[in-house]
Amino acid sequence: MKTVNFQDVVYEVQEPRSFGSTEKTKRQLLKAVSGVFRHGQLSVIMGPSGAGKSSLLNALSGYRTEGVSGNIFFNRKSSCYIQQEDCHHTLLTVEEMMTMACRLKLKNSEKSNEQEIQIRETLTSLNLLHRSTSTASTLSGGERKRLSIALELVTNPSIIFLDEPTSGLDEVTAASCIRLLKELAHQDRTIICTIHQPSAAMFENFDSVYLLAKGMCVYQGSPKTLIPFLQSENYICPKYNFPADYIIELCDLEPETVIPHFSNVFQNGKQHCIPVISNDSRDFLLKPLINSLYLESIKPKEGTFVQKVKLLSKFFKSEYALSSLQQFSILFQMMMTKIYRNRVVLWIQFFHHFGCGLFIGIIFFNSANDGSRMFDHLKFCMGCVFFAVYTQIMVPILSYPSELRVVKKECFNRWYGLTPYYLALTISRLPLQILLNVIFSTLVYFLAGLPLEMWRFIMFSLIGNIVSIISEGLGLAIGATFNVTNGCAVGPMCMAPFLGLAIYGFDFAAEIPVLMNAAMKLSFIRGGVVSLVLTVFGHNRPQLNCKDVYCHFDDPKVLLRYLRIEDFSLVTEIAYLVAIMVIFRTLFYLSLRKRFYK
Ligand SMILES: Nc1ncnc2c1ncn2[C@@H]1O[C@H](COP(=O)(O)OP(=O)(O)OP(=O)(O)O)[C@@H](O)[C@H]1O
Repeated sequence: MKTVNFQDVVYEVQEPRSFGSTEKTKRQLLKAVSGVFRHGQLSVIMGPSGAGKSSLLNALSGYRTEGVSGNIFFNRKSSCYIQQEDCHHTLLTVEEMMTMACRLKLKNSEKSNEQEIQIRETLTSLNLLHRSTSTASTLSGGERKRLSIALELVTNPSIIFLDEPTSGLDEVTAASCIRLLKELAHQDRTIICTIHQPSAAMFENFDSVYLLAKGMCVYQGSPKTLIPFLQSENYICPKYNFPADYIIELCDLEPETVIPHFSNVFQNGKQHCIPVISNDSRDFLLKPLINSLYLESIKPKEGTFVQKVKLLSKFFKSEYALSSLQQFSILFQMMMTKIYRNRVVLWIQFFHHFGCGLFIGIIFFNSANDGSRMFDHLKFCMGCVFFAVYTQIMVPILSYPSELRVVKKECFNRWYGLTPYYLALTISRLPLQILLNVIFSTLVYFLAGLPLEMWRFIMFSLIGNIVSIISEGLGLAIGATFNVTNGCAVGPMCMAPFLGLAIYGFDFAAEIPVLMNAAMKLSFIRGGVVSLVLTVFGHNRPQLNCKDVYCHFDDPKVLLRYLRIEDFSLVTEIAYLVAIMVIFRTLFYLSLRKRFYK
């Protein structure tokens, strides 16, 4: 099924009735359109801005499924979707990205000679070989577009959807991009693209044109038959006017009459224009396009045995070329390479942890054994926890939304599944995070003069790491749900209650009501502070020094009693922190799922 057939496709969205209103109205972006995009042809979906071109492409490719109804027939497994925006891993070179695409999308995942030859051939045919050692961030707009095509071509897909492939390109580069697509289409592929307004040079290169206006099909057929068709409808395209512009202008100027009339002529896409050569003059024929009996026959009726088997096979058959473990291994390597390559960020993170560790360590220098500075001990524990929280939460909120676009594209085009990606992301970030936290913990622990006991230091670092992983999980969940602008507001908003509950009532712990105590349990920051205080002052910590006549808190147990945590178990507190970590990480995963599969 290399041809894309679609019948009565409706795409409906719900919109608020007015700004801020909770009442919703339905709006049809596609109004039961039908059509066919044939294999071996370069087809273009055209129309004025807001006509529904991207909506149709999204609905056909499966990129949007919510609100889409109707029949769409093609082999989705051999298709790919290239978005308007060219999102690439900016820290990998062209060759590395091609290798990664080959390893993930082709069955023999080891980099063999054959793969190398294939990569070179694809890059040569797309005129990218001379840029193979450049990173995506240094490519021009046209090169980035060609890279997007090259990355999908490694599996030789028979159907390629492209949204506005020429947007942002100058006229010469755009025309060469269309010529390239035509060449690819003629190599036994179906290529469907949307273009807002093609130039005359581009228009000639399309094999088939599908014109949309207000979500309806107003023309379908060869570009050559557009003028004769308009003539037959008594619309004479002026001699120096470009016919595609002319019909778009007509739809714009007389939308109430022209759009329903043309849509009616083409039965909203069930008919198409084909050229007929007669007596040396070109003419056209309007022919029905879709054999509805054929469509009926290939669509299993609901509830039939065939449909049930098809549904069942979905659960057992992997959509991907590699197993989840192989996908994980390739993604993990790629993520580690990216972390290692991001030298500037590595140095910033190192100086941040080293600098803050030194700073906090100097502030509390040699104070850990002073029995008269009870509040300083508490502030020290809070400072260490707040450092871990704030360091980790904002980075993913700011950086993750841009990565998400690349991942969404790759997941949609079946490079890998969400679960291997999620695991690779989670695990690849750990080594650096742990190393940086250990640097910070070492500095503050020893500069503050805490007891030289191995287990106490390990617990101190462990709690810092757990709090840091929890905060990162929360940051990732926010980054995966909101864009940067909203995330920057949501992040601090989420933190404020956790922070408030963390510092509340340490000086009047005995009077805190039970309900408030329960609410405070929800704050992982408080959990972190309590665990750290238990680590520092609990577990038979020897008596602190007292330079004054009397120090009320020179016995560490007194401090624990004063804070009402003398009966708390460190193991239970850590178990509780781990549970919160799992909750945030699960929220992150669910947010990714919702984003990718909506
Ligand atoms: N999720 C949505 N909710 C509400 N309206 C939407 C949504 N997506 C698209 N629209 C609206 O549907 C109409 C068609 O949008 P679409 O992006 O398909 O148009 P287009 O023909 O590709 O336009 P352009 O050439 O300007 O990109 C527009 O009016 C757009 O505002």
